[in-house]
Amino acid sequence: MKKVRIINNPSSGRNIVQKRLDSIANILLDKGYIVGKYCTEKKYDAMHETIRTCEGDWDMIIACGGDGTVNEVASGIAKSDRKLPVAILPAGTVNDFANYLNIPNAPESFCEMIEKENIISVDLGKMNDKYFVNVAAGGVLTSVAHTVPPESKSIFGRAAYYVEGMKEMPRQVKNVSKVRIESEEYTSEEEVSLFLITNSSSIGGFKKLAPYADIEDGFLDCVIIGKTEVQDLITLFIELIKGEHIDNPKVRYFKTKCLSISSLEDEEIVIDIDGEFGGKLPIKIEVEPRVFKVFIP
Ligand SMILES: Nc1ncnc2c1ncn2[C@@H]1O[C@H](COP(=O)(O)OP(=O)(O)OP(=O)(O)O)[C@@H](O)[C@H]1O
Repeated sequence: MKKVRIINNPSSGRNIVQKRLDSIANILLDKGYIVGKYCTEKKYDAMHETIRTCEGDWDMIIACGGDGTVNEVASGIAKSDRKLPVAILPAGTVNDFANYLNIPNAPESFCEMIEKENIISVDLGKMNDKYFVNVAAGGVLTSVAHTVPPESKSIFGRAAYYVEGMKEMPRQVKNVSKVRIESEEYTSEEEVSLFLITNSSSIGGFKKLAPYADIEDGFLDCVIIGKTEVQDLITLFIELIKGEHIDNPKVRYFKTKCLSISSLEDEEIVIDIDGEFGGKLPIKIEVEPRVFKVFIP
């Protein structure tokens, strides 16, 4: 009999997901699985519970939450010797990683996915001492994800990000940061509006932000957007939606296993990882190849 630990962030997403989670637990119990549920109360609970679960006699984890919760569970797995496979039940506002993996929402299909045991081993990014599943980013609008108040997220869902983005755009668009980027593939000192170091291609709801990203290739994809004038931003924005931005002369796109970024001015540059505050420059980013085992349909 397989033992499944559910690690649930009850604050993410809407109530419907909590009902879905109960249905999933009941279906699994009917199928003979042993199911235990843990609910987080605060930051890092999901990570610590994942570490405890890996040390115990559990066989797998269901992570229910948004990208922040998935990040914590993945971090717990990366820090553990016994790397349990994880089924992600998307419950957040954007759910970039679960969308990228095409995880089913319906309880029956979700349980079928678990039974089939189609498990892949995906890369994780590591920024200084923190892990990321999806993205580490700095520059224009990257703070939106962690500055939207939780109340507006639960009322407006994804629209809350757009509202916050539009509010911030006029103020932030003039912000450029002078940085040094260093890697085997690309090194420069330049003014940038935005930089994204990504694992999957889907970021902040943009499905093709890093069009060649592959979570199993042992590389991270870097999108660096140079200083951009206000009048060019709309064009760039449309290109970003279509995934056609990588040919824009302002955009640099490359793959790497390791890079560092530091600020060349006396300026604090905040980094967002997987939609949460992740620290400030300077940063060193590396890939940890194929350490995170996830169920896919
Ligand atoms: N019981 C809880 N109540 C309030 N906040 C919690 C609770 N448990 C965890 N958290 C916080 O929620 C954060 C993660 O939220 P998560 O990203 O999973 O959901 P979300 O913010 O609704 O989704 P998204 O990131 O897609 O918008 C954690 O980093 C932690 O700080």
